[in-house]
Amino acid sequence: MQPSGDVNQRIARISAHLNPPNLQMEESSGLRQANCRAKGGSSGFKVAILGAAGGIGQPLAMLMKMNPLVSVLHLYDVVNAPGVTADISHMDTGAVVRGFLGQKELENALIGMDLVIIPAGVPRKPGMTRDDLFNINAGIVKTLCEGIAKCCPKAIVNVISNPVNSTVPIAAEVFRKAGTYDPKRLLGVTMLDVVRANTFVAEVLGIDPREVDVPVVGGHAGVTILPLLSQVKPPCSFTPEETDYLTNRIQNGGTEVVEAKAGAGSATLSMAYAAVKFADACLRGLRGDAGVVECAFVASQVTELPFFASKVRLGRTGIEEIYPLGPLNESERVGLEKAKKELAASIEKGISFVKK
Ligand SMILES: NC(=O)c1ccc[n+]([C@@H]2O[C@H](COP(=O)([O-])OP(=O)(O)OC[C@H]3O[C@@H](n4cnc5c(N)ncnc54)[C@H](O)[C@@H]3O)[C@@H](O)[C@H]2O)c1
Ligand SMILES: O=C(O)C[C@H](O)C(=O)O
Repeated sequence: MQPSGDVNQRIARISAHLNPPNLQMEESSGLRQANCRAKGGSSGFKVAILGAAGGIGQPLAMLMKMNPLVSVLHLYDVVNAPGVTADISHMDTGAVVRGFLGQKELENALIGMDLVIIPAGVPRKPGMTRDDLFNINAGIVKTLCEGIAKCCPKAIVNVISNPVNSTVPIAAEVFRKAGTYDPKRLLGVTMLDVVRANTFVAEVLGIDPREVDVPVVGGHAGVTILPLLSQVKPPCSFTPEETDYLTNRIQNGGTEVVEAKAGAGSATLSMAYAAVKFADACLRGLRGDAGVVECAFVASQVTELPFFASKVRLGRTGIEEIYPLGPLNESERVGLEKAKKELAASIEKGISFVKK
């Protein structure tokens, strides 16, 4: 049966108001606003994902849409943001989802955000180092951070784009230039190293990975990834062979995935999981939860380097405390010296990219 004239008009009116990529309905339409679902509009947090249509961005967007702490989720990308937004917006969870496509919509994507997560940029292919991504990703991160400085300078920023050891210093320098830099609010995401370390250590110990906590310090590339196996919880000890195997596997976890994907990119699903675990910790900190502690690559005085990954306590203002490394054994002390040497160069490269 054909719809009656009235029904046709209603359908036409509804279609006119469903206007991807920004899937909001206008108040004047007489339709109930899509935003009404965001009961948390005042109580939840507003989160933007920049690079939301990518291999990490899509599962990350899905998982953030499932997070009850999120009331508004902005999905920004230079391609395919409308499609991902339409898809994710059908999930019957609380957060309102809005899509933003291309540079001209970056500012709208960022205004009012509490947390901005950045997985934008190219991933590795076999044979590449993370530093080989610098030439493309440095410029992407710089532009996105200029937008953050302008539109949501108080937001917590989680940088995922590689090379993290350089992109975090780039972000810091952009914010410093703009006069908005707050080191407590800028965090490089190294959570995947911790997630991997917990998994691999649990395999060796034959226990549930959820019971394991491995501090991973330093940075996020090769030898700069320094698992502190002497500080694993629950307390345990490893043979020298186990220590070598675990350190190697944790430091090369990213390469293991890049090689297995054989040219189709790097870790995306485990990274989205790790990014959500980390973003959730940031949001719980913002909410005022006590005792939220995770590892991250941050501005730091733990070593003589200006940035270093270590355990940080998250709170209402971002990073509220940075923990010292604690006692290291001999092989960790050697590892630390190697890590610092490479880190120093990567940090300097990021800073001078913005300064030049
Ligand atoms: N920190 C970590 O532990 C970790 C782990 C895995 C991957 N990564 C890094 O994350 C980045 C993304 O990886 P991926 O697998 O999702 O890559 P991908 O190519 O699948 O997705 C990247 C997305 O970024 C978008 N993009 C490119 N330029 C942009 C811009 N100027 N503004 C907004 N979006 C833009 C692309 O359109 C694409 O959708 C890579 O640099 C990768 O090395 C980091
Ligand atoms: O290895 C990569 O290039 C991606 C990421 O940094 C990872 O650790 O998986």
